[in-house]
Amino acid sequence: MMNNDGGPPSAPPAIRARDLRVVRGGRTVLDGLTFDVAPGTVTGLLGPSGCGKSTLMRAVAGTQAHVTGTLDVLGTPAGAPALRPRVGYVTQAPSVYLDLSARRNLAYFAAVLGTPRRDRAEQVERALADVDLTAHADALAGNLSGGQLGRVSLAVALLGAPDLLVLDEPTVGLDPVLRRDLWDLFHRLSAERGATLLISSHVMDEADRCGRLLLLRAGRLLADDTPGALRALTPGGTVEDAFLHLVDRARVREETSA
Ligand SMILES: Nc1ncnc2c1ncn2[C@@H]1O[C@H](COP(=O)(O)OP(=O)(O)OP(=O)(O)O)[C@@H](O)[C@H]1O
Repeated sequence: MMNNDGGPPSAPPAIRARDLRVVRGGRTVLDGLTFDVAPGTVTGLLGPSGCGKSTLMRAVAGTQAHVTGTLDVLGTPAGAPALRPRVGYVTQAPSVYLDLSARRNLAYFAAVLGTPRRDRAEQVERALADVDLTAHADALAGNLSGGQLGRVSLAVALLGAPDLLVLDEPTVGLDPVLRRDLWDLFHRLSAERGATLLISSHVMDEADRCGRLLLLRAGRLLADDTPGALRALTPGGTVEDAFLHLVDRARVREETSA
């Protein structure tokens, strides 16, 4: 693939969705999504509770059933076994063993991921340092705070230095300092390691921390743009105002086509 300026080949999208649909319990919860996520970017997936953010993330991570249309991840159909070590996925519920320390959890998951034994300790220590948990590495996970537990899950996803990180509301319930530190980490992962991050949130005030935004409402994509372009849509100049404006516009369209 050549750039328009005839430069070097451009990288394929990290995520490529075309007419993506998901049916859950007989209901269409994602309804014909088409978008690309460029490699090495930090993309926010924003929308109200129940709009389909987690479902889209599950589809990208390859754990969602009844997905139709096209969904390619790192150039391969989502869910392909070859993607397993290349995609880190953190769900809203921390999925670590509460009766093991953070360090032992990481060592266990590194083994499950197939990390060669000689590389495991180094990867575990790096992941602990990335999420700033080295000081609590030997405490039982069950004795950690909710925010610390969330960071252990994030550290598990960072093992093996994945190319794509899919993070479902990673900053929910965290204090402002921790939230800022995590966003700094997300940007470091993208800038220094070239990772692509897809991060969901239902709070619009995190929008400006993303390079690009996907706004979702009731299973449909309302916008795929930069925070700046969205803020320019309304006099209020916030992403929240833009979201409300786009919701109203979509409603008018739905009513006139009904
Ligand atoms: N098994 C199911 N059967 C029917 N509907 C379902 C099922 N699971 C989820 N849904 C519906 O799918 C929609 C999307 O759910 P999803 O969890 O993806 O939303 P979300 O945007 O991540 O919400 P939140 O921000 O609250 O986590 C919701 O309306 C939900 O009620």
